[in-house]
Amino acid sequence: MNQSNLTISLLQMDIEIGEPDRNFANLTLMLSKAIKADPKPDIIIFPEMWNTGYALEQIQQLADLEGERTKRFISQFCLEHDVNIIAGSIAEKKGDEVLNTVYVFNRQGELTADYSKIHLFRLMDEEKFLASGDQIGKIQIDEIPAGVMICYDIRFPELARKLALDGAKILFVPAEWPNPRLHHWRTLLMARAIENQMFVVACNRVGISGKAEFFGHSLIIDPWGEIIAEGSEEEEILTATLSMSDVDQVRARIPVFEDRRPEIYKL
Ligand SMILES: O=C(O)CCC(=O)C(=O)O
Repeated sequence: MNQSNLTISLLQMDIEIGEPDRNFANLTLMLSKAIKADPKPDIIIFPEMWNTGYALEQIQQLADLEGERTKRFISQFCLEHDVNIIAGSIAEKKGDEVLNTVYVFNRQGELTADYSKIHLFRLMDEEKFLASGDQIGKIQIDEIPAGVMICYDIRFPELARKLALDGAKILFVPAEWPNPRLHHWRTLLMARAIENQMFVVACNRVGISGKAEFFGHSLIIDPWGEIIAEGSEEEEILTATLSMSDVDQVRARIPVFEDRRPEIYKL
């Protein structure tokens, strides 16, 4: 493990609405391909709600109970293949509620963090069927401080800034971001990278679900705001290696964090 370089693979997958078994099968196939890449990934990330898609009317029945199925499967895979996984997000049933939750597993197959989407997206009726999280997604991957936000969360710069102030050098974003807002997707992700001088790794899905079309265009953006890799509009695995020293170099070049004046704007 070389902590100055991190290789990341994004599974830009199609998701079948309301079909967890088929989605698990597809994910298993994509994972088995991703792990064979050269260089081998240090981290693999999936899109948002990859187990059920937005089957919100049936989400109480379909959601993974306490995430047990997902946790068992991902933990075993991480341990077997010595890899970290940011397990997309899934529909997770907890008591009477369903949350949109990301699990983070380390190379030993241990669950090191979870994060449930804070900002529910009303255009897709999320708030009618899902409960929101109330903790920020502060994580560590191979001892590198990082953060997680889910899809609509990227419209809230305060959340990304809080994660950056808490030390995050990479922001991971699982998403199901549909047409026609490609322009918002790319611009918001680039802005989060530039303003916080951190890597942004955003994994979107592809395919059609009801009236929604998902365009892929998963992105890996460096702390200067340059796109290192961008997905097509088809199912694919996108891989890139991040040079972690880029974060310190950009922060030294334009010292945004030293020049902030929070006492004036109180954010
Ligand atoms: O903010 C957007 O335009 C898309 C958000 C979204 O699709 C989601 O959060 O699931």
